[in-house]
Amino acid sequence: MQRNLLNKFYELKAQGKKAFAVLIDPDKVNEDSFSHLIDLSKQESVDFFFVGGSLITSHIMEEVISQLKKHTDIPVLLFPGNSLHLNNKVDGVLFLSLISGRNPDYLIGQQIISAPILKRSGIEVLATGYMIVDSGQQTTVSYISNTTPIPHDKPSVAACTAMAGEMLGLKLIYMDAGSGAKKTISQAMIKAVQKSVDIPVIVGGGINTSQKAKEALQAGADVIVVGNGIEERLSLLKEIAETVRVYNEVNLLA
Ligand SMILES: CC(C)=CCC/C(C)=C/CC/C(C)=C/CC/C(C)=C/COP(=O)(O)OP(=O)(O)O
Ligand SMILES: O=P(O)(O)OC[C@@H](O)CO
Ligand SMILES: [Mg+2]
Repeated sequence: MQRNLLNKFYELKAQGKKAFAVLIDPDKVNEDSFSHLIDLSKQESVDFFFVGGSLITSHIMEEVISQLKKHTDIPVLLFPGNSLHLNNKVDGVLFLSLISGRNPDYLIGQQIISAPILKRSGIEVLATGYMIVDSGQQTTVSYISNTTPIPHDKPSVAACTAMAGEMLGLKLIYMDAGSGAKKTISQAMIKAVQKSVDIPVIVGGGINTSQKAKEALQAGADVIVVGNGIEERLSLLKEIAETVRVYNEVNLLA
């Protein structure tokens, strides 16, 4: 079983380095500025591309992945909404189990359907405990998955959920307020999760300013994910990359 990408997450964490993942939703790709996004991501040394969506309606997913692979060495991880989104051109798959919910299809059903396909493909599989956190409004992911998110003000529920995921052998925790969330995950909740598990913690949903990125990093996120904000304003990519870089420089000196 391959562990190249998982090792990258673990090595960064061991070195105390925070990472930045750019989420690319194939349905929202602006074809005119996509090559600029690729150039900027290279220039700013983005750590990962996550590609996916709760629903994918466009036909360009394959092309998006090919372009990312052709023009960069940045690892491309599939962030699948369901088993139909599997693609064998990616470097790895976030093999999500939706542990904040109680919908068996997203806890284990989609994974059973995908397992033989992934086994044949040889693509790296990263077992990920996926936790959706309430952001005040229903998000696409909570609607589509038909699950109740963890209440925003219940850090201990999030911490226990993450602990259970780690004890079950999951290798990453992904806390998500949902794409475009108006309210990001609270620092108290990120802290509680980070303190409760040793595995890397990915945080996303609604991070659309440098300040929000910094708050997530300070609270203990190992990787921050930004999608919507960059779709709306490409220059945010540079700003977030700079925030992560500065955070790492200051932290490594301390
Ligand atoms: C193991 C495999 C193959 C699939 C796992 C399937 C599971 C458990 C999915 C979890 C639930 C889910 C629907 C996740 C999708 C998360 C995602 C890629 C979100 C990106 O944002 P969108 O929800 O598309 O937001 P927009 O409304 O902004 O497009
Ligand atoms: O699009 P945004 O709000 O940045 O969220 C990123 C990702 O965590 C969504 O699943
Ligand atoms: Mg989407």
